[in-house]
Amino acid sequence: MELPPNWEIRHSRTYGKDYYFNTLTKESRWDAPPVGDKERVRASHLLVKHKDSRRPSSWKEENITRTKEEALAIIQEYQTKIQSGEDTLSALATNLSDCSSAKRGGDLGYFERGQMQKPFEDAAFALEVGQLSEPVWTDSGCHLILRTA
Ligand SMILES: O=C(O)CN(Cc1ccccc1)C(=O)c1nc(-c2ccccc2)[nH]c1C(=O)O
Repeated sequence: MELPPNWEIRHSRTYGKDYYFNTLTKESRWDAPPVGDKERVRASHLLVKHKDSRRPSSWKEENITRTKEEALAIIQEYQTKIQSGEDTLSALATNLSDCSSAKRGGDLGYFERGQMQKPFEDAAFALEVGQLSEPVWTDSGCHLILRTA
C-alpha cells in the first residue's frame, strides 16, 4: 500500500485493528491518508518557443519564427537524447531553452498547484521524481519537464 511520506501503519490492540500514524506530526487516523496530490513539486524544463508563442522572443532569439511543427521536432530530438542518456535536460536547457530559467539549467524551483499554466502544472504533478515528461504545450511554447523533487 503506498503511503505519503512519514506515514506508517500501526496496530491498535485496544480496537484490534490497524490505524495510520504520521511519525512526523504524530497524527493518527483510522482511514488511509490520501496519496498522490502532492502539495508541491520541484521541476526543471526546456522550453522551445514558436512563432505563435504568447511571447515569441527569448534570451536566445530576438524574434522566433519557427513553426509549432518545427518546435515539436526539436523537442522530440532533445527528448530522445535525454532518454538515451546522451544528454541531460539541465545541460540542454542551459544552452537551448527559450525560457529565462535556462540560466539555472531549467530549474524552476518548487511550485504548488495554481502557480503555473495548467497544462504545465498537470504534467509536472503527474510525474514521479526523476521522470521526464512527454512534450507539453502551453501558451509559451513546447516543453520537456523533468520532476526533480
Ligand atoms: O508567455 C508570456 O507572455 C511570456 N512568458 C511568460 C513568462 C515570462 C517570464 C518568466 C515566466 C513566464 C514566456 O514566454 C515564458 N513562459 C515561461 C514558462 C512557462 C511555463 C513554465 C515555466 C516558464 N518562460 C517564459 C520565458 O519567456 O522565459
